[in-house]
Amino acid sequence: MGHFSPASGIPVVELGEKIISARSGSDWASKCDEVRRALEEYGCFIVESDKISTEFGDKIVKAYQDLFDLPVETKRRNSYPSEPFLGYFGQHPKVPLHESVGMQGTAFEAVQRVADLMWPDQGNVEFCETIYSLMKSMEDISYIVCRMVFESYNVTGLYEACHAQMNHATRLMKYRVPEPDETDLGLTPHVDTNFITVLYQGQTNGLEVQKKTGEWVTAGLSPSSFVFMAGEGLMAWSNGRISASHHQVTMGNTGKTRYSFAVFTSIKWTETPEELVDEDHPLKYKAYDHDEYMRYISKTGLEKDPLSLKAFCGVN
Ligand SMILES: O=C(O)CCC(=O)C(=O)O
Ligand SMILES: [Fe+2]
Repeated sequence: MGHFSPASGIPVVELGEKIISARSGSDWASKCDEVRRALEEYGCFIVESDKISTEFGDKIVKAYQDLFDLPVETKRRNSYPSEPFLGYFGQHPKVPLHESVGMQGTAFEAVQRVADLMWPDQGNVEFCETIYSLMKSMEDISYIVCRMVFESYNVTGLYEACHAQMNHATRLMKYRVPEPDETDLGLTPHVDTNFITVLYQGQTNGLEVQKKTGEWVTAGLSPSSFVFMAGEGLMAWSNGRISASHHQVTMGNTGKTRYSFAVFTSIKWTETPEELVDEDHPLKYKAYDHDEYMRYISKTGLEKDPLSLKAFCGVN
């Protein structure tokens, strides 16, 4: 494995343009293995990116300020009645510091839709361009990472069919600084229900992941890095070789507002490849429909239990 984040011990995988565009050869194959091993051992890893310049980072902060400085009633216009996990979320007594705006898909229209709702008269071209550009970089790298996982498990032939049923939800999140007598918990511990999540956390740390030992560590990202986290979908698909990352957000005493952006990639029909099932690895999860699973867990509310998937489709 390459190097580790000094703050957390989480693996850092370099995925520069050169390696990404090669997509073959021994360097590529060993990168694919590095990604897979990081996911198997930690459920997550950090990618140093050359996509986020300081100037672009500043534009992202400006876009977030434009959005979150709007009155709550305006932000509430962003709603998806049939999708409880999208839309606007905020002022929840359990996570009072957290506020977020979710979107469906990664098309320019998804960002445009939010901008039209928030700024119906004058629009906000800068907001649209900045968020779309961030979203696209993260979507592209998600596809590459998923492909690498398939290659490393020697099931490359299954990737295209899987890619065809991938879709994405995205979320802009803001965490305010806690008052002196308030909790510093930004987001309660949970696992993501989708296949894989890529997260950008800008300039303020706060993401914590749980290691296999049970210890919680701060992801400790630099402002130009992303973190990939395995969701329950990848856990089921890999037949439990990879565990979904258990994570939370704490605001600590940085004294700074935190802005993060997540791309949640899901696969509609999740089925463990037969190549990953054998006598030593009996099937752990039956094939399932992601939307059905979402309906199932929406009953459990905010607290996403790491054992929900087992209850839903686990093989006893
Ligand atoms: O804001 C973050 O860093 C984490 C967000 C997260 O875990 C989620 O939305 O599922
Ligand atoms: Fe999460």
